[in-house]
Amino acid sequence: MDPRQRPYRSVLYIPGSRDRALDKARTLPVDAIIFDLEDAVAADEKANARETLKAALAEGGYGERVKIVRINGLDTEWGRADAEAVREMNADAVLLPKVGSAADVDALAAITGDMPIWAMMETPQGMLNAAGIAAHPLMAGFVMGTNDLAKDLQTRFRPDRLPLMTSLGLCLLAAKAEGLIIVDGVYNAFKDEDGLAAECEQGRDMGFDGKTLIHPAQVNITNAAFAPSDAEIDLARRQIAAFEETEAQGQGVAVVDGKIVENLHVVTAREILAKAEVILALQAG
Ligand SMILES: CC(C)(COP(=O)(O)OP(=O)(O)OC[C@H]1O[C@@H](n2cnc3c(N)ncnc32)[C@H](O)[C@@H]1OP(=O)(O)O)[C@@H](O)C(=O)NCCC(=O)NCCSC(=O)C[C@H](O)C(=O)O
Ligand SMILES: [Mg+2]
Repeated sequence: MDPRQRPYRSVLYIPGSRDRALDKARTLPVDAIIFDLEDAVAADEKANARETLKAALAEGGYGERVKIVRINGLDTEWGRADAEAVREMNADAVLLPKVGSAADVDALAAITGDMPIWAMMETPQGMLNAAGIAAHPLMAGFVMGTNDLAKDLQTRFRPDRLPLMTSLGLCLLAAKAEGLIIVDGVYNAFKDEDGLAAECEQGRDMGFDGKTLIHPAQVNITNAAFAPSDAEIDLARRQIAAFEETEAQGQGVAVVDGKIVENLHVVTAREILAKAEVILALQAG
């Protein structure tokens, strides 16, 4: 599948040390998995987690799900060994936490070679250097680390996420300018379905490709929020049809539901239909 066409609606973190969760993920309808060696793994479990994860990935069974391994930072005692191990794992990409600048990405690439790299965007320095990080030739995607960000910015939690808006916006601009995938941060209250749905809706409106998750109970809500809705698909079809008809008459602007439709709207409409088709194909297995 063309990597740009692939959906990233739901991106589930799995602690690399948890056998049951590693197994369960093989059956969950997620688009991508972040196999975590960093924050979800206790310090005295780090070395075991690396081996457990290596074995799980070698065993396989994750199907079409994108497999991303989050290593510990290269400034920690585990980072270098993680990065060397990832090279040998059956993974699609490596995720570097707390990226501050493009130089951090260079340091990882010196170990992992040409493996695609994703960046955790979760520090004030990372926000200020987002454009340079996004432009790195091996950079494939951004993951918002809203917990670390809130910690460093000393913000309070608000349902409208106003204190994080500048950071989210900077990362979205940088990612979109370079054509990267960008997924939103986690929603910590994993039993609060309404809160999750509202945050998904906000992230989708802002232009995120999907959201990172911490628990299987969050998957269906997120998949639904980041997939084109039936109403969006219907509108896209009508916009394309109306525009083609208008074009055939030598005009450049159609009107659908009282709103103008120009060539640029048709581009979006086609993207919506293409995304819906890819999701259907994935669901069909
Ligand atoms: C939050 C949890 C600790 C809850 O775990 P648990 O009490 O086991 O939940 P349940 O009993 O409800 O689990 C039901 C079954 O689901 C499986 N499970 C649970 N979580 C996952 C998962 N993430 N992936 C796959 N499967 C999962 C359980 O094994 C049960 O299965 P079974 O027994 O077969 O029925 C736990 O959910 C958890 O550890 N979640 C991940 C936490 C995590 O990864 N944190 C780090 C990432 S978030 C982060 O770092 C953000 C970022 O850096 C930032 O700064 O913001
Ligand atoms: Mg973090």
